[in-house]
Amino acid sequence: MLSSDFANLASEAERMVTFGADWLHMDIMDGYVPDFAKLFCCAYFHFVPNLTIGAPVIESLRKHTKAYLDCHLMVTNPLDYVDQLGKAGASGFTFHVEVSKDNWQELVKKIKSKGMRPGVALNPGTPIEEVFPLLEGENPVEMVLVMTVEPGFGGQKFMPDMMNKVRTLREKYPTLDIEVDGGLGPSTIDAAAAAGANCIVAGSSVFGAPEPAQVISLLRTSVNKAQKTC
Ligand SMILES: O=C(CO)[C@@H](O)[C@H](O)COP(=O)(O)O
Repeated sequence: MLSSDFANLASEAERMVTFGADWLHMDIMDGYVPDFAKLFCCAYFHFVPNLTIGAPVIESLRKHTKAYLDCHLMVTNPLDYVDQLGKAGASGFTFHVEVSKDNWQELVKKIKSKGMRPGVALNPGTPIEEVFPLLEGENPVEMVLVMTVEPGFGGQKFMPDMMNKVRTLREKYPTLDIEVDGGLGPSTIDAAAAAGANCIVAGSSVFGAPEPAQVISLLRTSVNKAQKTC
C-alpha cells in the first residue's frame, strides 16, 4: 500500500481487494538519521531512509477491511512493535533478520502470542543462509520475504540476482511461503514465479496501472502456472 493515496487509505484498500488482491502489504518504516548526525552519536540509527505508518494507521484501517494486513517491519527494534500491532489488528508481522539475530526466537513467540503470523525479511545484501536457522526448530517463522530492492521506497528497479535466493529457498523448503517485494510487475513476475515465489508484493505496477485488476490477475496467473510446472 506504500504506493496508495495515504489520504484515502480505506478506499484504496477496498479498491485493491475489489481488484483481486488477497493481502494488503503494509510497509512500516522507522525513518533514518543522516550520516553526519550518527558521526556525533547524537541520534539513534534507524533502519530505512523513510518514515511511513505505524500501529494507529493499522488500527484505523482494520475498522474498514477484513483483508489480511501483511505488515513489513522495516524498523531497528521490531520487538517494540509486536504488542501495538497485535492490538491494532495486524495479520502478518515480518521483521528483518539483520536486526533480530539475537532475539528472533523471542520475537516469533511473541508475534504468535498476539495472533499474528511471523515472517522474516532479508535485504539484498544479506546471504540467504542467514534465515535458515529461523526456519528450523520448534518455533519457525512461516514466511520469508526476499527483498528485490533496497528497502525504503516504492518504484525501484527489480534486482534479478535475488532470484538465486528464492530458488535456494524453494529447493530447501518446498512448502514455505516465499514473498518477493520490490519492482514486481508484468515484466518481472515470470522470473520470480519461475524461481518459486508464491507471495507477490506489487505497489507501483498495480497502483500506477490503468487497469490494476488486470495486473493483479496477470501476477496470479504467472504464479499459478509456475506452480503447476514445479
Ligand atoms: O518494502 C518496500 C520498499 O521498501 C516495498 O514494499 C515497495 O513498497 C514495493 O513497491 P514497488 O517496488 O512494487 O513499487
